[in-house]
Amino acid sequence: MNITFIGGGNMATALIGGMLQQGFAAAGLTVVEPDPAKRDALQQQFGVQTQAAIETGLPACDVILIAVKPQSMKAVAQQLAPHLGKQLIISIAAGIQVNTLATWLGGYTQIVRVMPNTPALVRAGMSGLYAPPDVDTGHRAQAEQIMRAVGQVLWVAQETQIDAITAMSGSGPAYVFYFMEAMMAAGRALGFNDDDARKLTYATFEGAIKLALDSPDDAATLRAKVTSKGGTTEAALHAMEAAGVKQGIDKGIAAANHRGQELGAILGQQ
Ligand SMILES: NC(=O)C1=CN([C@@H]2O[C@H](COP(=O)(O)OP(=O)(O)OC[C@H]3O[C@@H](n4cnc5c(N)ncnc54)[C@H](OP(=O)(O)O)[C@@H]3O)[C@@H](O)[C@H]2O)C=CC1
Ligand SMILES: O=C(O)[C@@H]1CCC=N1
Repeated sequence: MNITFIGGGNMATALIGGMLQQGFAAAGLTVVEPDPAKRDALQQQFGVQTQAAIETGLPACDVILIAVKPQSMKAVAQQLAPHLGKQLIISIAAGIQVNTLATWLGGYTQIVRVMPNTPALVRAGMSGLYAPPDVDTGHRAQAEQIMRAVGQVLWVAQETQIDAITAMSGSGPAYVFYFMEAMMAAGRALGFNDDDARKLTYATFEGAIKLALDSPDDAATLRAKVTSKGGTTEAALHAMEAAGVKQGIDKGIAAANHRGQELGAILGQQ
């Protein structure tokens, strides 16, 4: 499968890194990226081909994966439209609806909307996929094959669920890193140096997720097993509840979902 990436930023880098580890050939991957420093880095790190712009033409490819910011999608789609034949278009842009993109692409319909996340780089990604009914079976299978190469997939029947997936697993790694940063800062405040605060935090996350994946218990039960009556964990969780941590997470995920819908509505009117 020959794949052309439009945009060689954070998410394209994560996808390419994961795909190469899974056996995709670098020779089959091209990245269109205007920034020469990013082009050099992609060539050196991954051995993929790069080019600066769409206007100079695209290599023959089966799939075009658009990985630019939502705000750049209209301009990119309009540049792409004259180059389309039978390729599968994969869009990973937050918020941008398939119908909007199809219009910008001059009525092209073979579009699968995907919401991946950066752990794709280590093939531990989570991707939501949505395709309207008129997308070919072969194109659906191609999209799934690419995303499965870098992690788990979840097809959804309603496009609005992609905004919800964006708010959960798309943005989700940032929430986890935010918690980790806070935990390491708290560790430093308790007197640990950077290395030890990092070790204690990373090992705790790794251990907790391994335990959760291997255990028949749900998260609430696993939490209860740590929480001795009248003990330290209970004191911590009471303090976190009082500080509104859970409400903050709830509000944060709702805000991400809302922002995805808002981006789609605002940019779709342009
Ligand atoms: N980062 C993440 O965790 C995730 C991101 N996404 C989605 O992926 C998309 C990309 O995000 P991300 O990788 O973080 O963003 P980045 O800004 O890191 O990457 C986008 C890249 O596209 C380049 N670009 C801009 N215009 C063009 C053009 N006309 N042709 C080719 N390349 C162009 C940008 O160059 P320059 O900077 O010079 O403008 C930039 O290098 C977004 O739509 C986002 O919603 C989805 C899931 C997760
Ligand atoms: O923050 C964003 O908008 C993108 C989409 C999901 C993760 N990053």
